[in-house]
Amino acid sequence: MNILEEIVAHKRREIAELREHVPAETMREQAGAADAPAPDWTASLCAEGFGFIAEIKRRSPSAGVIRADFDPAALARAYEDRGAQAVSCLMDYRYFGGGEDDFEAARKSTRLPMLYKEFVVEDWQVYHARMSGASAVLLIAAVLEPDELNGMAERCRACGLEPLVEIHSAEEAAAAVDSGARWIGINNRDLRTFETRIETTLRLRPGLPDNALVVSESGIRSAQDIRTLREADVAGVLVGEHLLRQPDPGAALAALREGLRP
Ligand SMILES: O=P(O)(O)OC[C@@H](O)[C@@H](O)c1c[nH]c2ccccc12
Repeated sequence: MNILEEIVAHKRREIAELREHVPAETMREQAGAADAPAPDWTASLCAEGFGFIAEIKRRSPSAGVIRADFDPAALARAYEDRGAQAVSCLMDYRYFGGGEDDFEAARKSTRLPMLYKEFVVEDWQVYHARMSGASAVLLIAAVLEPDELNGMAERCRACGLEPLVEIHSAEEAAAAVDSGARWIGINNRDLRTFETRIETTLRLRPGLPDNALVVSESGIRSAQDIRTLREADVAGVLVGEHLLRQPDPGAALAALREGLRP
């Protein structure tokens, strides 16, 4: 079993247990009754022509503990102050040290739209994302069969959430396009082996529709990477580890943004 399969197996058990306490139907009703819509994901990310999604991630299976001194509220604030257009927060505790407490702390301290960064396998999680105040939900193509992916993307849109469909191969790219998602994330990290190469974005971008809003995800660490990716016609980037490893993650974000200067 590779790490992705292991995480997904764990996630199925975890959600089955949560569902025992609060059924998906109840979650759906509560999500439907959730008040004010969340901040507009697309408007924020497209406002300046290139969007930075800055991530809140305590640890990961590939890197171990990334940041010991970890304050999700302070991180979200620093990201907003230093020019991010959205914030991503890990929801998985077992493998990433994240969860709803982190999401809520971040949610309360920023006005930026937030990405519910999770291994989504059930509708329950989509409703939970809506109730948590997320604007967008990650859907990983490698985790969902094509018809599951289509249904999940539809459920997201029905509750006012933007699906961001993550791909890592040409085959998954086709499934992402078929799902009707306008936001497509190209993960530079192979979740099966952890190998991370920005060339993955350069290779897969041309196979996606011109009007797709593409995010390059993972392994981005320099202003030069930003220059390279912008020239490859992506709408934005998702950056975690590089920011979180610096003493001052906000300053590290500002330094990456230098890559947008002519
Ligand atoms: O920390 P990095 O290398 O900058 O990567 C961020 C983000 O792309 C990564 O956390 C990620 C991308 N897709 C995922 C799916 C699940 C968990 C995590 C991820």
